[in-house]
Amino acid sequence: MVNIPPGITHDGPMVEVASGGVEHDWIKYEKVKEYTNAFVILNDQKVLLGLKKRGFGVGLWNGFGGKVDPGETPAQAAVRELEEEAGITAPLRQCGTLFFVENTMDAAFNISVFCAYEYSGTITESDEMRPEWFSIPEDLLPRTNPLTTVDHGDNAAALPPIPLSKMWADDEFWMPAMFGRRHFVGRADFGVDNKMIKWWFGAAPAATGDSV
Ligand SMILES: Nc1[nH]c(=O)nc2c1ncn2[C@H]1C[C@H](O)[C@@H](COP(=O)(O)OP(=O)(O)OP(=O)(O)O)O1
Repeated sequence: MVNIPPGITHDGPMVEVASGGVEHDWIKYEKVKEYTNAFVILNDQKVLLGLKKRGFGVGLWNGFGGKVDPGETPAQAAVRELEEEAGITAPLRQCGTLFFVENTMDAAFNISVFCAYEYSGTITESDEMRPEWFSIPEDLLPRTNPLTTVDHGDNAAALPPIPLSKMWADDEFWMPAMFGRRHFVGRADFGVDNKMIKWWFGAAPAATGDSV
């Protein structure tokens, strides 16, 4: 039986993929705010990230997203934010859910994470984000995944690898599940200086033949 933290709901079987900071209690929160985060992944080899130019998480690379507006579904917000921040549209599907609690904020973030494997339009820098492609390093992508495809003429290996040291600390724990196309959920609690103090991440069990 997996010990899933408060704030997380999921359907279907789930296995733990990472956990830590066990000496802390989960931080209490009063409200939950809805956010989105969207990733475009091509050929299972490269991912579009944006450098946050202002506001929350400034200076960090991340997917594209923001607050879900009143009257919007998370899926609608995800499409709108990807268009506003990167200038493109994509057939986004929800691939995971993340829950973040900061000890200085009364509201927790519930982030619906979306993925697409194609896009249309021209990638364009916005006031909020500078988009750039990064290669997905071997250790973040289970190469035995039967879904992994061969890259035809689009040389992802020449791109810089995902800049994990300039991303949120939680990303390295759930990204392998995302790149392995396994539905994932997780929670991370943050203390001072955006330091992660307790975390738990789970994913749908790997398909037979996967390396993780
Ligand atoms: N610990 C964390 N790890 C992570 O990978 N993404 C996180 C994160 N904490 C927040 N995010 C993401 C969710 C969302 O995509 C983004 C925060 O959204 P924004 O700062 O763009 O929201 P805003 O309040 O500015 O909303 P908008 O004005 O609607 O864009 O950061």
